[in-house]
Amino acid sequence: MSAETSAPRRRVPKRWLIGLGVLAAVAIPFLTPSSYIHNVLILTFLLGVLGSGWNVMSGLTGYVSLGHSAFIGVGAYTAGILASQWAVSPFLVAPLGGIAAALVALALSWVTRRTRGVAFVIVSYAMLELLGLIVRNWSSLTGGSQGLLMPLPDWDVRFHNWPFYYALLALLLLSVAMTSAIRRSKFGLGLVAIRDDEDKAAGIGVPAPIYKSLAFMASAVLVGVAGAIYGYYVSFLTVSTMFDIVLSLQVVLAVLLGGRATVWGPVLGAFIIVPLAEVTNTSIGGVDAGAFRLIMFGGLLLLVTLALPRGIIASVARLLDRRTAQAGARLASTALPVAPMSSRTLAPGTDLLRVDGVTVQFGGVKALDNASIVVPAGSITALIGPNGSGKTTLFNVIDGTYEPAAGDVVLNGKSLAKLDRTGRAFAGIGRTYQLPRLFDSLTVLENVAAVNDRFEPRRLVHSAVSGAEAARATGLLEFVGLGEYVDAAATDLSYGQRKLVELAQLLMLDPAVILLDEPAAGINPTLLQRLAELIRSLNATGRTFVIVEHDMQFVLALADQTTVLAHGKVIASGDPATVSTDPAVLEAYLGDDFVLEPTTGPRP
Ligand SMILES: Nc1ncnc2c1ncn2[C@@H]1O[C@H](COP(=O)(O)OP(=O)(O)OP(=O)(O)O)[C@@H](O)[C@H]1O
Repeated sequence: MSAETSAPRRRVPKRWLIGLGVLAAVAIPFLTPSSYIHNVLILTFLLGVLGSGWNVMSGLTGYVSLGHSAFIGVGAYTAGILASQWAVSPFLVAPLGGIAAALVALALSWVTRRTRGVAFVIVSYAMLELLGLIVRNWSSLTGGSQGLLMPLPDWDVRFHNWPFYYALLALLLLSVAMTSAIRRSKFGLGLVAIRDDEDKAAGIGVPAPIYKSLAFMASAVLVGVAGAIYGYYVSFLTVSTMFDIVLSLQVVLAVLLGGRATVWGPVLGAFIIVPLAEVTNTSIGGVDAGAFRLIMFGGLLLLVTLALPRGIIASVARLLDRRTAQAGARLASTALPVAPMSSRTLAPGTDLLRVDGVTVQFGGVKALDNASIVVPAGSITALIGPNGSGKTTLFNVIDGTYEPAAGDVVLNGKSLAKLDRTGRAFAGIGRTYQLPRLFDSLTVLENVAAVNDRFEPRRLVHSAVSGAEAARATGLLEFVGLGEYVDAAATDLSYGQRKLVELAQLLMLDPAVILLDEPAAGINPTLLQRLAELIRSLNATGRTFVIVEHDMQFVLALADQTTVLAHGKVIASGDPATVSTDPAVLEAYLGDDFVLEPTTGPRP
């Protein structure tokens, strides 16, 4: 997300460059009468619009589409059919082509709501084929394999192809403006979070199904309008030209070359790929021309993937980016700032979270076997047990990652059974992971600002990191000792620092219950001490914790109560001192020689 963020000093030449480029594009029809150049530019603008659309779905959101040219076909056929039935100019009905494409994209997002990775690539290609098949077979409406004739242009011949040229240029600028607006918005921040780690994003209040539907529609709407105009331009619609897999592949190459997830990458890529295709079209003839072009584009794709995996724009931006990484810097202050108050605290002692008789089975393994725990409001509960005893599985049941075969999770008197992960995050469940999961394309501040404590549509158009939210995220990072790192890339942090960012994310979410999965694992003694202080000071403001941990001295010194799991069953529950001398617990987990050290830190 930060790849294109440039210092204000560099913005001026960039704006000048863009202004000059736009001016040149507007002036070209007046400067050169060559219709060949106009036609090449029309195709370039079309690929630019298609690339910008693809970039929203595949670059920003991470859902790689191999069927994006289908939206060209949907737009073209919608406009073609409506224009001939209503006897109007295809320009007039072109927006309806955009709406039709957006509706197809909405259907795609619904069909693929549980489909990711390679499976999504295949489904997107299947969509292209399926739509082509429908158009080919619905001949009464589409002309089928005979094709569909568009009305002839009704303007003066002196204007050549200019209306197509300017309409597609305007759409290209609109596409760039839309991508730029999305990238700078809270919505765009959520899309990048989904791309980096969709499950984690769901757990911090990014409702992926809604975001994905909106992103898919945004990625198709202008492509559909461009398809309508392109269809009018070529004047005769056939399935093979309008639902063209080669165009779908070209757009992938163009965006990868220019810069995936950047605003101008698709435009730059289009300005490289279309002229290149034209040059090879005109200079290479004979029966092997097609094979040669295929080898050339395939080779280029390989070269881009190996040499410029980020694409030209992101690679150049990285070279120019003089910000020094802050990796290795020491933790900020040792004095602990005042812990932020929670808005969700309940009267201490009330049963805040209850897990009732939960069973989870993986094949022959019962990861949880009728397990129950009760977590009072304002308490710190230690959840301990041997490796494989079901602790993480219990967290996964509480946060909605796993659906249990039996049992229920009740928060504040209400069952969470019907809520998905995002619903549970909004209801008040927040968790960290054994291996911290951050959004690696985002900065530290963006990682915290990506959190939503509720869903509000108007928030989507807010700036990604701004106002009170940005101030709060910064304050929370200061609270966990990472105030110096707000602009650092998440990838530049150490393992322990990543854990602290996850804690800041949780505080941003402000859940009723904070589930920490092995917070002490792999972190140094100073950080461990700091973590214990953070947990204590947050607990003092009324926050409730459940902590899974193998460092017994650390967790039992913090805990008010302890639950012990073995083979998925709860074998003991009670205060740490009693549980740590329970013979069943000593035998199953702690060992006969275990001695609980007296608490050293001050209890609140
Ligand atoms: N997705 C899964 N598929 C199959 N088996 C699983 C899955 N998740 C957990 N298990 C199994 O369930 C059991 C409990 O695993 P879980 O990760 O909950 O244990 P744990 O107590 O958190 O262990 P550790 O202390 O090592 O983290 C283990 O036997 C594990 O192999």
